[in-house]
Amino acid sequence: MSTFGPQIEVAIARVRADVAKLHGELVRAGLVVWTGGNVSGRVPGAELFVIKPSGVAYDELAPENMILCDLGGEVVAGTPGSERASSSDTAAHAHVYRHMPEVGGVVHTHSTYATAWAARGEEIPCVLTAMADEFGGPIPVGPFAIIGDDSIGRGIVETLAGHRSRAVLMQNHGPFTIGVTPKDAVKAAVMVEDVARTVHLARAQGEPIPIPQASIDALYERYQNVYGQTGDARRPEAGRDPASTA
Ligand SMILES: O=C(CO)[C@@H](O)[C@@H](O)COP(=O)(O)O
Repeated sequence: MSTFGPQIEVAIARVRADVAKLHGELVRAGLVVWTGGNVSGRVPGAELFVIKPSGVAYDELAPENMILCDLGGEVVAGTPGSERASSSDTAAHAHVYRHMPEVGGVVHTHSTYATAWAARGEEIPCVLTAMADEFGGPIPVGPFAIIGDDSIGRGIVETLAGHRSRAVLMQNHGPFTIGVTPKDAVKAAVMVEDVARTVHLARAQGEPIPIPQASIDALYERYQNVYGQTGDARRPEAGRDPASTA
């Protein structure tokens, strides 16, 4: 029997499939070891999101064992996958969805270089055009926060609200990224690791050259509005189907 209306059930099924598949991208991009990372996706048109079960191997993840949660972070009882414990970061993801309505996907990893910056509690300075494009400036550091409740979520929201960056380095923990879709948040997770690595290597050889703010602004503006194709999810004129998670 359907718990929700038919349209919402279709949306849930899409998000389950997307979120299960996107964990494979974390592995493919070398962002995770063992089970150390998670992806979630908001269900368009509902106060719900989908996240993975805690500590389950990535190659066992499938749409039917993804876990449906409400925006309070509670597992929706009786839905597929609900017999297992959801990700340790469920409360953090839920907090982001509650407080950032524009966010459709959240990702967390312990990717090596980004986490090394987080361990030092140092923001990544904007010294690459790719950073200006994707993040519009430096990658900020969020507070140290205990895993399990909404402390991490509060740190993410406090740090990213009003910031161009879609990535935050939670101190002593690792990167959390947000996106308009789960795929967009995964892209940010891939990109933050890439720039963390490059800036680390640059600094090992000397002092990187800062990019003037006016150039950062111009690069960011172009990347948001001109780069890629008109239908891309992040392009303002994309006119995205609100039911789409792609
Ligand atoms: O950082 C932590 C826990 O230390 C988690 O984000 C990571 O291990 C992934 O946990 P889950 O398998 O999503 O519960």
